[in-house]
This record gives sequence, structure tokens and C-alpha cells, in this order.
Amino acid sequence: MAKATSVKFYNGKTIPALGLGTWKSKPGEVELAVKAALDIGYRHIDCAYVYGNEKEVGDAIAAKIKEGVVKREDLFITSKLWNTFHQPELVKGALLQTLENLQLQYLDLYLVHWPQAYKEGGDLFPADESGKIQFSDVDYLYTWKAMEPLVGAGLVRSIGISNFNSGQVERLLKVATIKPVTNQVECHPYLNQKKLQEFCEARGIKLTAYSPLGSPDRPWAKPDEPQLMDDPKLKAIADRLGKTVAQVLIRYQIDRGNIVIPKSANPARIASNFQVFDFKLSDEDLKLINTFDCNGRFVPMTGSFGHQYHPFENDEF
Ligand SMILES: NC(=O)C1=CN([C@@H]2O[C@H](COP(=O)(O)OP(=O)(O)OC[C@H]3O[C@@H](n4cnc5c(N)ncnc54)[C@H](OP(=O)(O)O)[C@@H]3O)[C@@H](O)[C@H]2O)C=CC1
Ligand SMILES: CC(=O)C(C)=O
Repeated sequence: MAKATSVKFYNGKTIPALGLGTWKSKPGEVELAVKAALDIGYRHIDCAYVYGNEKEVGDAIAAKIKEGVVKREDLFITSKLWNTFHQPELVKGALLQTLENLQLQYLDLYLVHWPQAYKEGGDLFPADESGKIQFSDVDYLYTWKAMEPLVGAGLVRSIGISNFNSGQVERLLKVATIKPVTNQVECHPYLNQKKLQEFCEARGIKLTAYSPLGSPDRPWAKPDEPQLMDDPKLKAIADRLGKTVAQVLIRYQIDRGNIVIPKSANPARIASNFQVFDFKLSDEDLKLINTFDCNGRFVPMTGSFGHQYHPFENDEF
């Protein structure tokens, strides 16, 4: 198989262009999934405190390091600061908990998971009696200022953001001493993020594409909603190339210069999703897939509607 490609950040560090997503991989299955991925050749794992499975991801990484399959320095491990830890004095403690969970001395990348903060100190989704999430008004600029010293302390190699819209990126850049290396956002043919990608790229920030397969296992999916991977137009392209739709969707991101983190908990699909380094999409196919955009967002974070920093309500992109 051809060599896996990597993407270079403005700070000189590199990230494998393809990583394994871990949201919704149950604690009982994620350890096997990460072990399978590392055996297959994945070197980049996308984690988050809120996924509730970091300990099992850490067990898998530790086991594969012990077996001699991988060395720590060959891995790229990302995690994310959850919304209830945005108060500056909570940021380092949240990271230390994630490091302990993952059994690591440092992360390669730590992201502010969302720009909007939730009420600190309790549930990860702190709801009132009516079920409405309780917000906190901490400004993400203060959170960012608490992320920056983590780099100098050697606890993280790079820092970045996730789910920030263009206005929020711009606002952050005005105060940042350390610029984010990436903005991790939902990205696939129905929401191709062309404008946000160009906006970030012009500022030296790489885009990481989450839910690249359309997140069919998202908990709020309804049976009658369209499934990206069932799209006949994508199926036709995949059939013509002799590839799976998932492989085309992954390659769509790599060929646009993005980082991509498909999730699977199934070893056969984890392997097949990695078989994307022996072909490229032509410019014609990229252009054709770009026309499928319909502003189709699968992860709208509806519980945050009404929050002043919820990213999907005001700015165009
Ligand atoms: N920063 C953020 O706010 C967010 C970050 N993320 C990150 O991005 C990752 C990926 O996004 P996610 O929303 O999980 O969804 P994906 O778009 O990666 O889709 C995952 C789903 O696709 C299935 N699947 C995987 N490979 C194949 C295949 N080859 N053929 C058919 N089905 C397949 C999986 O099933 P199975 O497991 O059974 O194979 C699972 O149901 C997350 O896991 C997380 O790490 C995601 C959302 C938000
Ligand atoms: C999956 C995820 O990262 C969310 C919903 O924040």
C-alpha cells in the first residue's frame, strides 16, 4: 500500500492526514478498535473527554506501545477541552485528567471543543428541570489564553479549536499569542465548508473534517433522514473508481488538503477506510462532489441554541 500522507501545520509539526474517530465507540469496543487501527497502520487517534472512553483508548495505546507495535513519538493523539471546563482556572486540570485517562505525558493536539461554555462543576450536559442545558458566559478568548501556557509547559505540542465559525476565528486571532493549528469542523459533501476552509487556510489554519461519512450513528438520527453514504451520485463515482463510498468520502478530504477522522468500531471497516493511499480523485470528480453541498449539517448541537457563542446561528460560515 502507498504511504499514508500527512499535513504540515504552520508551527512545523505534522499530523497524519487520516485519523480514527472515537465518538460513540463504546468503552467495551473502543479498545479493540484502537488496537486494530494501530495494527493496520493508523497513527492518529481523535479523542475527547466528553466521549467517555478515553481510559479504554489509553489502555489500547499503552498495550500497543508495550507490544512494540508503535512508539509514543510516532503517534498523534488529539483530545478536546469540554464546554464545562472553559473557566481559565479549570483548563489545566481538565487536560491533566485527559492525560491520566489516556496514560500519556503529553498530547499532540488539544482543542477547545466548542466556543460556547456550559455551567461549570457538574454534569457534562448540565440541564435544568425542563431539560434545557445551562450555559456559562465565559468568553472563549479567556479559555484560549489558558490553553496557550500548556504548550510551554510541555503538556501539549499544539493547540487548536473546533466548531469555531469565521467570526470567532477572526476574534480569537486578535488576541492569540499562539495561533490555533487547526479548526476541527463538520465537513463532507453535503456541508463542504469551502468558505470556512479558504478563510482558515488564508490564516495558516488547517481544517480537520469531522463526521466525514455523514455520522449515520449520531444519536439523534431519524430513519427518514438522507444517508450520505447511500447517495446514488457518490455511489456512481465509487463504482466507477472501484472504491467504496466511504473511501471516496475520505479521499475527498485528503485531496482538498484537509485532515479527516472517520469513526469506525469495526476492524474490517477500519482497515478498508485506511485503504485510500493508492488512488486520488481527479479535479473533475472533486468539482462534481463540490456541487453536492446543500448546507446539510448532521451535528447542529441543538442544545446550545440561544447561547451567544453557539457557532451556527449568526455568521454565514
Ligand atoms: N469536534 C467535534 O465536535 C466532533 C468531532 N467528531 C469526531 O469525528 C469523528 C467522526 O465523526 P462521526 O460523527 O463519528 O461520524 P462518521 O462520519 O465518521 O461516521 C461514523 C459511522 O460510519 C460508520 N462507518 C465507518 N466506516 C464505514 C464504512 N467503511 N462503511 C460503512 N459505514 C462505515 C460507522 O459504523 P461502525 O463503527 O459500525 O463501522 C459509524 O456508524 C468522531 O468519531 C469524533 O472523533 C465528530 C463529531 C463532532
Ligand atoms: C461528537 C462531539 O464531539 C460533539 C457532539 O461535541
